[in-house]
Amino acid sequence: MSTTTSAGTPPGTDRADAPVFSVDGLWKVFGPKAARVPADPELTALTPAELRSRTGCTAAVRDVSFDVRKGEVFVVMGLSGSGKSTLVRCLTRLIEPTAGSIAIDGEDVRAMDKSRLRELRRHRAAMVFQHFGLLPHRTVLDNVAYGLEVQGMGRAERRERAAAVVAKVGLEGLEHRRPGQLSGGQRQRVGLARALAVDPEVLLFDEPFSALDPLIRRDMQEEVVRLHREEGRTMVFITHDLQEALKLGDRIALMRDGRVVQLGTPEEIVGSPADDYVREFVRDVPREQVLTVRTAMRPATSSEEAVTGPALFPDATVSEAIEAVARAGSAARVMDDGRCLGVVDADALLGVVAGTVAPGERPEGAAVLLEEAELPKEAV
Ligand SMILES: Nc1ncnc2c1ncn2[C@@H]1O[C@H](COP(=O)(O)OP(=O)(O)OP(=O)(O)O)[C@@H](O)[C@H]1O
Repeated sequence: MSTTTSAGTPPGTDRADAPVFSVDGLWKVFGPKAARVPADPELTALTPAELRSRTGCTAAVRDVSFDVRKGEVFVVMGLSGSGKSTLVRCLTRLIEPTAGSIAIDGEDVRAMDKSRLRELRRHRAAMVFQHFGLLPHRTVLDNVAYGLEVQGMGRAERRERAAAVVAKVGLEGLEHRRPGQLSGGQRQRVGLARALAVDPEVLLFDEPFSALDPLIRRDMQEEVVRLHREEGRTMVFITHDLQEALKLGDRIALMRDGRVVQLGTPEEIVGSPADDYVREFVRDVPREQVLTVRTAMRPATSSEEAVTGPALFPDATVSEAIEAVARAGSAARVMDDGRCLGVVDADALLGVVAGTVAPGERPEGAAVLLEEAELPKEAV
């Protein structure tokens, strides 16, 4: 769900690319004398069950490192108990980490005092919870304005700001209802509006939609996609639902037993699973809906191929390409800014669907074709 361009300078080369959150070697261990666990290689080598029986400790987060980039939707995904909530709660120290470092915009979160932490949670990284945490006796408008009230904003100004956010999340007309008079989906929108009202740099979502029925859940996912497209706000989103992760995430951290087993784009996770666990996890995902034509393209083999056939963007899915190739009855060109990056044909597309071509791997024969052919400049 990218609203940022993937092209351009590599991460870290200018301020705009500086990470919002930077996490390095993070551990959270629950249990007696937890701090000795990350420091002891003998203990860190144990399986979760062995660690529990030897020490009575649970390592909910084990040596996790990642950056959350400005403007991205960073999804933390994994089965129940894999450590998602603990990890995300550590970001704002709702749970105290046991070891490792966390920075927000370069500032050390573990060194923050109480008032700095309060400011972090209220202004910079607001959380949207699964159980909305709404105040039952307050109206929608006053629930949304609550965070602003806590910040000390005057009544007229906060009500005006709250009304604008209520409209933004599609609750116009319901401002004066109380939470008990709303559906689950509407209540979740109030929770979202309340987090948005304080205009945080990052929104943290803790499985916000898992209690909603499937249709309302889809609506809310669309709402997040829309909000992100409009505002480009950085989001960290926890889910145990793979479809939700693939739909929302620019990048996904897949967790198992407290570790991040793979961190990558949906395309990388589905197209190049890091191990058997991830492969099994993504086995039933329709590859053609996630993988893009970059995976399937080969260099054009003639000047004619580079200038004829339907044109596709590099981010077009394999599924869209199949449709274009079937309609045209010929290979399609992958075009970027007027330049032909390559060509996709029916064989290569089928190879991707069948899983015989992995992302980044050229379809068989393409290298030979590249050397043998006389290529027009714009085709390579
Ligand atoms: N306060 C606690 N004390 C002891 N163990 C805990 C505590 N909180 C979490 N755990 C354990 O840490 C591990 C990770 O839990 P966590 O809630 O982070 O997982 P999760 O992936 O968010 O799961 P779910 O999707 O079910 O919420 C689990 O084994 C859990 O039992």
